[in-house]
Amino acid sequence: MFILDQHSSIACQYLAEIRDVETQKDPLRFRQNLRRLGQLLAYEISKTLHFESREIETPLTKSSAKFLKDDVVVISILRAALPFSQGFQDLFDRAEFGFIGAARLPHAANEPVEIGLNYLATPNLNEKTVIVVDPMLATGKSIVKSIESLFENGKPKSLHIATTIAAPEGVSYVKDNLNTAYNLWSCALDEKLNEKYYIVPGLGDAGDLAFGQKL
Ligand SMILES: O=P(O)(O)OC[C@H]1O[C@H](OP(=O)(O)OP(=O)(O)O)[C@H](O)[C@@H]1O
Ligand SMILES: O=c1cc[nH]c(=O)[nH]1
Ligand SMILES: [Mg+2]
Repeated sequence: MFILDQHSSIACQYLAEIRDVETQKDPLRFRQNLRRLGQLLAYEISKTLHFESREIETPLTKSSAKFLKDDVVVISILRAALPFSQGFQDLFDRAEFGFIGAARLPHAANEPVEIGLNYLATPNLNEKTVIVVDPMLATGKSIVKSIESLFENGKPKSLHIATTIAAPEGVSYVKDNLNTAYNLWSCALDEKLNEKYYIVPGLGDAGDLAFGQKL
């Protein structure tokens, strides 16, 4: 598992701002910080991808230059993923994109979380480099159920899971329940889940903070 916030960098400040209740009052900054964290994580993931050399012509001479060889598909888990995945769209500007609607169904504290899937739009995933993006990895159930549903649409060459904040419980759940090889990337690894399965210290509800409370 790769964690972005292990060394001091500007990522620390973006993370601090999305967590802080005062800064959270500015939803534009909240979305912008998620987008910037998405850009930084996309850059880290790009270092593991494959590149090929091609000849280009500068105004001065012919030269050899490297281009991304892998066919990247970025999958966003609606709705909270949208600002974070914008950062992936910024960097992987020639990628294909897919979307899954997944939401935790209403549940009482300490009762198990169930996930409802209600929308799926994806390109063919066969032999693609698939990056599944969701800012919060809490119980891990949304990501596992989404990926199981996605993989009915093809067998990717490789799978990356990218989150902003992960809980140890979610990391373990993915490890125990996802029946395929993957790389997990997160901006931060937090302490635990609370009785409502929110990440602590976390940031609260990412979807509500970005877009307003759901009915
Ligand atoms: O790891 P889990 O326990 O499954 O929780 C994480 C999920 O919860 C949030 O979505 P939410 O259900 O709040 O929907 P939203 O994006 O519409 O806010 C978040 O964006 C993840 O998809
Ligand atoms: O802490 C959490 C857990 C799930 N979804 C969120 O938005 N935040
Ligand atoms: Mg939400």
